Amino acid sequence: MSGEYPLVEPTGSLLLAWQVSRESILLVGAGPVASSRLYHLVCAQPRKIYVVAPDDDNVDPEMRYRMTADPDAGAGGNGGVEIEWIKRKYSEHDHADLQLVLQDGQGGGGGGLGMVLVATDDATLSTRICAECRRLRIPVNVADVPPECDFYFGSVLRRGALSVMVSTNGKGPRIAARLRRRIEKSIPDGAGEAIARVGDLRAALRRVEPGKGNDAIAQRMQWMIRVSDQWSIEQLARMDPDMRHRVLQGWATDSAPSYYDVAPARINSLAALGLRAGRAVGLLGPGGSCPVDRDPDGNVRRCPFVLGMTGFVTGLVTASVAVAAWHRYSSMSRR
Ligand SMILES: C[C@@]1(CC(=O)O)c2cc3[nH]c(cc4nc(cc5[nH]c(cc(n2)[C@H]1CCC(=O)O)[C@@](C)(CC(=O)O)[C@@H]5CCC(=O)O)C(CC(=O)O)=C4CCC(=O)O)c(CCC(=O)O)c3CC(=O)O
Ligand SMILES: NC(=O)C1=CN([C@@H]2O[C@H](COP(=O)(O)OP(=O)(O)OC[C@H]3O[C@@H](n4cnc5c(N)ncnc54)[C@H](O)[C@@H]3O)[C@@H](O)[C@H]2O)C=CC1
Repeated sequence: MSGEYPLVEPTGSLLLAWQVSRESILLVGAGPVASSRLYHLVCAQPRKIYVVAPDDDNVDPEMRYRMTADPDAGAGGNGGVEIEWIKRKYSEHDHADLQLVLQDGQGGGGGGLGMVLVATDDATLSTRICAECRRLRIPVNVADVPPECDFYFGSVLRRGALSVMVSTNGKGPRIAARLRRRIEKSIPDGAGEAIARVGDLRAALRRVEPGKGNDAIAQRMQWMIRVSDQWSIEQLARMDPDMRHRVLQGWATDSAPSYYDVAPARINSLAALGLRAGRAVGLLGPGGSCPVDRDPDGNVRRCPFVLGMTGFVTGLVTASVAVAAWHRYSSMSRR
């Protein structure tokens, strides 16, 4: 019985996608490590980022660029996130910077100070900031000091709204980066675009059926599952507003249109040509359906040839063993 359920991996970490849009974040330091932290922060789009670090030669060039970028610089700069650079050393005696961010975060409907990240080369300072954060119950990460981390960073890859984080739970950060690069290669082109298009479809569906009751939610979910499972990642990436409109028409008739039901006529005629050619060379079954059952991403779900061959080979082996045993038995009984 217990074998049916996943084994417990006692990793000690809970991987979540923390929503920071209402929170302010304090980052101390401006070297290469702080710079990498800042990049992940602007991607996360918090309410505001405060950076405390002296304006000197130790400031990482990418970090300086993001901190001084025009708010309209868009994705290339600060991603539209407000960054306030407090150009001095962190005041470790009164924690004035922490207090400032705390007070600012509480006003204006903000969710307060969400987290503190420390990336300096001063271990004593880090320990003091960590102690103060824990007293104030603010989650803190001190780069490279696991006992002073309430959460760890991981190796992250991003493709649009898709983020994948590899965590080794503090055991091997460089291996995490290597595995992340491998995973990166296995992600299909257009995955980010496909996710964006699914997001558009789900938002449009909610406009057609805005119900908040359990029945409406269950219906929306069932329909979305049926549609999502029919489209490959590449096909989803190509769902333009016109195709989306036609997919949504399936909602009214409780049908789940496939890519070929809604794709422009040109693509459909190419698909029909492909089907005819496939049938002509005998690759496809009479109805045009391939005898090998694949999911929309091309993974084989069921292959009659393989099943048939496996059965044939198993039968052959069993028969040979039986014949050999019979021969042995009969030659022994003759002796
Ligand atoms: C616990 C954690 C806390 C945290 O910092 O959040 C932590 C801790 C420590 N890192 C150390 C060293 C190195 N860290 C890196 C790189 C990264 N470290 C990252 C995260 C984390 N590092 C968290 C756990 C992550 C996990 O669970 O997998 C990554 C993934 C994310 C990021 O930081 O953004 C980023 C790769 C990003 C990318 O490239 O994609 C390299 C490699 C390099 O620089 O090329 C080295 C040198 C090689 C080596 O030592 O292995 C040391 C030893 C210091 C010493 O020896 O004194 C400690 C302390 C200790 O282990 O005790
Ligand atoms: N987790 C990770 O990925 C890694 C973490 N690290 C660790 O991260 C820390 C930072 O590394 P780097 O960026 O390479 O360091 P760095 O020495 O290049 O930069 C340190 C920064 O902290 C600032 N700073 C120093 N004292 C300060 C104070 N009192 N107040 C405000 N800012 C102050 C400096 O002005 C500088 O901008 C180090 O402890 C390092 O061991 C290093 C490599 C990888």
